[in-house]
Amino acid sequence: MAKSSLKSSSNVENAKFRVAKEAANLVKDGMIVGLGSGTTANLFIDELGRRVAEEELSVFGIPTSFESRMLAIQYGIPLVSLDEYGEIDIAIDGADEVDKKSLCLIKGGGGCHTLEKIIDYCAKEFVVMVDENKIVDSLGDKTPVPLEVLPIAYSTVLNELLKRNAAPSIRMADRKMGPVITDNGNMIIDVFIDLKNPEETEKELNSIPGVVENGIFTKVDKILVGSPKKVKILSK
Ligand SMILES: O=C(CO)[C@H](O)[C@H](O)COP(=O)(O)O
Repeated sequence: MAKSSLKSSSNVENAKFRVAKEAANLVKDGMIVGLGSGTTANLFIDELGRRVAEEELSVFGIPTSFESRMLAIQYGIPLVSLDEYGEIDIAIDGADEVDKKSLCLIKGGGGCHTLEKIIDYCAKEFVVMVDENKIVDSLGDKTPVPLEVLPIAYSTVLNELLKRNAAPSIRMADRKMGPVITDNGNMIIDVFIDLKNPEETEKELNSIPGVVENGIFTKVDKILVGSPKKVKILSK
C-alpha cells in the first residue's frame, strides 16, 4: 500500500473513533438506546460497553443487526426488544453518504437498513456518526441506494426500476455463491437513481411491490462529523 493511502486510512480510523466516543457521551443514565450497525457503530457500541462497565451507566440497547446484537452481548450492554419498549430515547448509527444541504442519508452498506430504519425512525432523537469523507454535494452520485427485496420479487423489482430509468444490480456475496442474504432472509438490490427529491424517492421506492425497505433516510436529528482532530455537529 502507498504511504499516502496508509496515512489517509489511519485518519479515517481516528475520525471514526473520535465521533463514536462523542456519540457514546450523548447517552445518559436510564436511556433506551438504538444500537446502529457498521464499523463506526461497532466503535460506538465498544465505547458504550466501556461506560456501562466502568462508569456503571445503566442503559438498555436495542440492536439493529445480528452483528450489533453480538457485539452488545460481548460488551455487556443489556438488551431489550421493540415489543417491550416501543419508545427509544436515542438511536445512534452510521451512514454511507450524507447530503451536505438536506442532511438526508444513504444507509445500508451492510445490508441492515430495514431494521436500522425501524429503530432509528422511532427514536426520540436519531444521531448519525460519519467521518468527513462521507459528506457529499450530491446524494447518490457515487453510492447506490440499497433496497431490501423479497426473493420472490427480485425480477419484478428489477423491471420496475428499469422503467424508472434507474441502474439496478443485485448485491452478490463475497465468500458464498449467489446473492447477499440479509438478516431477514431477503435479497439486496443496489440502485443508482435520481435523488433530487430524496423524500419523494424514499416513498416511491417503497411503493414497488416486493420492496421491504430502501436505504434513503430523510428524518435525522443530528449528524456528528468526525475529522482526525475534531467533531463538528450538523443539524436542521
Ligand atoms: O448503514 C449501515 C449498515 O447497513 C452502516 O451504518 C453504513 O454502511 C456505514 O458503515 P461504516 O460505519 O462501516 O462506514
